[in-house]
Amino acid sequence: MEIKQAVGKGIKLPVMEAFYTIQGEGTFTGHPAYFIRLGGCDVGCVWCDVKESWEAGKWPVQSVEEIVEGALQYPGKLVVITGGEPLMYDLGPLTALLKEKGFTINIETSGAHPFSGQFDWVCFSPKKFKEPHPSIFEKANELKVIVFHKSDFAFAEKHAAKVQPACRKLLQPEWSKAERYTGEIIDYIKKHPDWNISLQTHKFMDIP
Ligand SMILES: C[S@@+](CC[C@H](N)C(=O)[O-])C[C@H]1O[C@@H](n2cnc3c(N)ncnc32)[C@H](O)[C@@H]1O
Ligand SMILES: Nc1nc2[nH]cc(C(=O)O)c2c(=O)[nH]1
Ligand code: SF4
Ligand SMILES: [Mg+2]
Repeated sequence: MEIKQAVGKGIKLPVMEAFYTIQGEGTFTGHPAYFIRLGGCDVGCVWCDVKESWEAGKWPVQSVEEIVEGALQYPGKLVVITGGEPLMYDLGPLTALLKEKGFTINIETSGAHPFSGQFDWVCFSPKKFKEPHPSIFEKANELKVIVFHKSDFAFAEKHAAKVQPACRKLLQPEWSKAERYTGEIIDYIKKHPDWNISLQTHKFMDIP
């Protein structure tokens, strides 16, 4: 089968990098996890910390079997699929094989493309730069809004109104604006205790 067709079916995927580290953000902060970073993103966040991921064609295409083989090299049983924007691809085949091998599977997504795959935990981080696809709202277990501007508090509430009641609500300072906004985030959460803070702890630890 031609590579393009295989990628279209999610049997092969462009992989920018894959690494075993500690989940630095969100509800699973502190858990060891194997990260699979798929190449390609069309959302275009001005503050994205992995802009080199955006161009899908730059990255080698691997079969889902090869990708899962990488995950099997480590003792951890948690896999995080990220990118780039992983939902640009059909994640059905990759997640089915990971499940067959006994992994817990989390995803980091902007929700800008139709939902696919089977996940144990969905981190939905909506962006002003591209509207979420409606399929994400019932799937999100965690809403993680990046605070880069004061308008992001209202943006966070707008999306919180659309997710399921049990969805966890997190505010995470944009890395370069953390000094500017962390104090405001703390004040906001103390006044609105249904929100929690998420920090990019891997950057403090200087790990991938
Ligand atoms: C690089 S993105 C990849 C997954 C997906 N495209 C997304 O945006 O959710 C992984 C996580 O990092 C967050 N992120 C990206 N750049 C950031 C930055 N400069 N400061 C804080 N969080 C950032 C995103 O919002 C997302 O939650
Ligand atoms: N340690 C670590 N934790 C993370 N959580 C989400 C990340 C991502 O880029 O998706 C990430 C990452 O790149 N590294
Ligand atoms: S959606 Fe994610 S990968 Fe894409 S530009 Fe935004 S933060 Fe970066
Ligand atoms: Mg990251």
